[in-house]
Amino acid sequence: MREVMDDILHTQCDYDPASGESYDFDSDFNIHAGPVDTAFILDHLSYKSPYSDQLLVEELSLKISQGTHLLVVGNTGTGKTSLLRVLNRLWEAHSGFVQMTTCFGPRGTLFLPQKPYLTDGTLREQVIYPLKDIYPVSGSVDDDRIIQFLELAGVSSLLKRTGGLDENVDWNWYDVLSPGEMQRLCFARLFYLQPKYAVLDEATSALTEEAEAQLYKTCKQLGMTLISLGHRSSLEKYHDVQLKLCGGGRWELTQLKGGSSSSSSLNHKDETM
Ligand SMILES: Nc1ncnc2c1ncn2[C@@H]1O[C@H](COP(=O)(O)OP(=O)(O)OP(=O)(O)O)[C@@H](O)[C@H]1O
Repeated sequence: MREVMDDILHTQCDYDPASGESYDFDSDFNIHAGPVDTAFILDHLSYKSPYSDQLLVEELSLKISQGTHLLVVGNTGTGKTSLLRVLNRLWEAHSGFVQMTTCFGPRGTLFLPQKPYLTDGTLREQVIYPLKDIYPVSGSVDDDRIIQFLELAGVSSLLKRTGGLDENVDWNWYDVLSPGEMQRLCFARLFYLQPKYAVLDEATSALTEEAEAQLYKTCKQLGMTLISLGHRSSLEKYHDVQLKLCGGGRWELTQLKGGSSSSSSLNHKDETM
């Protein structure tokens, strides 16, 4: 696992944490040849699960550009999360072209998965994850930022429960936090890391629509371009374009703000095809 992660860092970010060199947080992660404002390019992409012959999506063409927020919807099992697996190369595409032109990580693309990932460390380590090893001296200079982002995410009460940012806790975070608190803590992490692109897979499913509104507002204020997967219609208002996976390989793209699907400049495939 470690070797694979090191390989990814070398090939995608040109950065070796073991080199002793400092990490340039302000550098542009876009070292590949794609356009600077594009994160993902999909061209006639078809994909399926590796254990099935049934295509989930056929011939999908789409570019995900900075500033255009994309919502991916569809019934259970239509392939929303699988699209992410193909985008981040966990699964091979069946055919067509897919390219991720930014790197994973801060200033690149970060994924908030359906099941929140928590470390077994301190509150600070939860928020700065996965930078602990890369940026071991986040220290007191970062305290104000971390506290501000915990507040914005609605989980500043955790400071009291833990006894402070750096107190070791004797509990398992998964056992004591509610699903909503876990999701909020992951947003505090997102606010801290401030990637260019945030991929949110049902990331607000355990929260109220009011809480969802606050978290989306903050993401946008921090300049993130959002790619959300979800079922709730309340999500539509935070996005510009909707990709609906219809099952059986079919899909639809719709402009959400003042446009219709068929007149869109985006590629559109007839549902009946
Ligand atoms: N690791 C896996 N191995 C085999 N099949 C898988 C795997 N992951 C997903 N699938 C199958 O691929 C199909 C698409 O799954 P996916 O998780 O993309 O659905 P989804 O649209 O995200 O659904 P939901 O709304 O429930 O999250 C499903 O039939 C699922 O059972």
